[in-house]
Amino acid sequence: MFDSGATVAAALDAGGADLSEAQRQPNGVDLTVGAVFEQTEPGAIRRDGKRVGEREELEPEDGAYRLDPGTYVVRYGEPVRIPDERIGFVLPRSTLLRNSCTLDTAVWDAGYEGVGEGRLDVGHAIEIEPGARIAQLVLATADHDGTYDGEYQGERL
Ligand SMILES: O=c1ccn([C@H]2C[C@H](O)[C@@H](COP(=O)(O)OP(=O)(O)OP(=O)(O)O)O2)c(=O)[nH]1
Repeated sequence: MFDSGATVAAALDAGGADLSEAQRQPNGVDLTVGAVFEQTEPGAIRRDGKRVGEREELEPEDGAYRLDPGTYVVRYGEPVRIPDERIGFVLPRSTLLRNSCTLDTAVWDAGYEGVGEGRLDVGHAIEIEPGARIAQLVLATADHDGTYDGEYQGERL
């Protein structure tokens, strides 16, 4: 069972997000673009750990990120808080898909709090304004064992 948009908005409001009316959707909450990065150094996934590679933050030009085809990292503009008994999924706005671009996202664990990131895949040049809505967070009821306690907990709060 998925929560209504109002319930998702209440969870984000409780976590300190400052949501506009436009972000409140029937089935979830739209997330905006907080920052865009280009990775410059390799990261690592090891059996006993991980490292996120170095990246450079892009600067908007004339008020927008003007992105050529390629792979970027997007940081969302809102702190997200996943309540207990929930799992979160972030999906791209369909307009992104209609413009040959997408987001790749992972599971948002119960108990996670922070300003998260995802992979922005640009298949055709696009301009994206900072603060523009790019994705939608939905929450579904889920059983879980414990809550998120990894190194991204509390990131950028
Ligand atoms: O697309 C996503 C998906 C999740 N998260 C946040 C919420 C999630 O709870 C946290 C950790 O995600 P995950 O467990 O997939 O990361 P990991 O690489 O396995 O790290 P850890 O070892 O800390 O679990 O990152 C994002 O920022 N972006």
